[in-house]
Amino acid sequence: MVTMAKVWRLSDSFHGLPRVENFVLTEEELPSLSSKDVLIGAVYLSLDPYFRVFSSGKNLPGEQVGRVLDSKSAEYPVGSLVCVHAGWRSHSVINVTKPRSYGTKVVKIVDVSGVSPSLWLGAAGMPGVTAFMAFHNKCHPKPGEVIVVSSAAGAVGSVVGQLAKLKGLTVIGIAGSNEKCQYIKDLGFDHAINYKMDDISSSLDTASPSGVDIYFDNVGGNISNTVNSKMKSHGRVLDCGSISTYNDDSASQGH
Ligand SMILES: NC(=O)C1=CN([C@@H]2O[C@H](COP(=O)(O)OP(=O)(O)OC[C@H]3O[C@@H](n4cnc5c(N)ncnc54)[C@H](OP(=O)(O)O)[C@@H]3O)[C@@H](O)[C@H]2O)C=CC1
Ligand SMILES: CCCCCC(=O)/C=C/[C@H]1[C@H](O)CC(=O)[C@@H]1CCCCCCC(=O)O
Repeated sequence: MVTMAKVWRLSDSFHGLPRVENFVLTEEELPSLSSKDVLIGAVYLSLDPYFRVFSSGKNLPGEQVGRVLDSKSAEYPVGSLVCVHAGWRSHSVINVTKPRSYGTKVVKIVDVSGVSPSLWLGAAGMPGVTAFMAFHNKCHPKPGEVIVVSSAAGAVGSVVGQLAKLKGLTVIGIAGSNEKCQYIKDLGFDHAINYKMDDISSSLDTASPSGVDIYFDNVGGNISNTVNSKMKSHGRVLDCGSISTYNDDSASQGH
């Protein structure tokens, strides 16, 4: 039986902010399975900040959580849940032995009752691992220190703030709406600054008059210029990303 995949592609006029007309839904006939191939049906697609810069040609990149629908690999029987860099597509035929983008492979994930498998694209997946490794291995956090996290309600920032609370730090989050500020307060952040409404500099001075020990920077740009000016000596700035710049045409290689 022939399987048709729905595949989202980019049109070739992509400048500045993404627009709906930049995305085109196409169909593709998939090959039949060879040895070590699996047919994966997408369950959840990820949408990540790096897409705007890393989209290669007309294909959308990205991880998906999928279900094995047909299999020529004993390791990945029908019904297995997997996480894989397959891009934005409904179905994929993938050889489980071959490395994919950045050397990644198909990863079998655990189907935990009561937990959405979408977590493997968030807190339990790449963004959560980024938060954990960068915070613990690169920021040298100590209990009692003050950390500022930008894009604090996002996949990475929300985990960083919670890890910092567990480690005994005072956590200041910066986010773009009152709803997001309430969300991070509900997660346990000590202070929340709405960068679209509040004066960041004076809000930081109020939350931490003696300055900032660690800045976990997800955004770059003006927000980071302000936070950087508040760093204590021997403070640490972790440059995780700079999402405020990704839609600049000069930064983007997307099409
Ligand atoms: N180094 C690494 O290995 C990794 C780096 N990253 C980087 O971490 C950062 C966060 O990623 P992730 O948590 O997955 O992102 P999410 O998609 O979960 O969150 C992104 C948020 O960034 C905020 N944002 C967007 N534009 C701006 C802007 N101009 N100024 C300030 N904030 C903005 C928005 O929240 P709001 O409404 O609050 O503005 C948006 O919802 C990105 O820079 C990403 O590239 C991510 C994974 C791995
Ligand atoms: C635009 C620069 C972004 C830099 C920060 C960032 O978001 C990095 C994310 C990577 C993380 O370290 C591990 C990943 O999986 C992210 C990038 C993967 C890019 C390649 C994907 C290409 C594909 O799927 O074809």
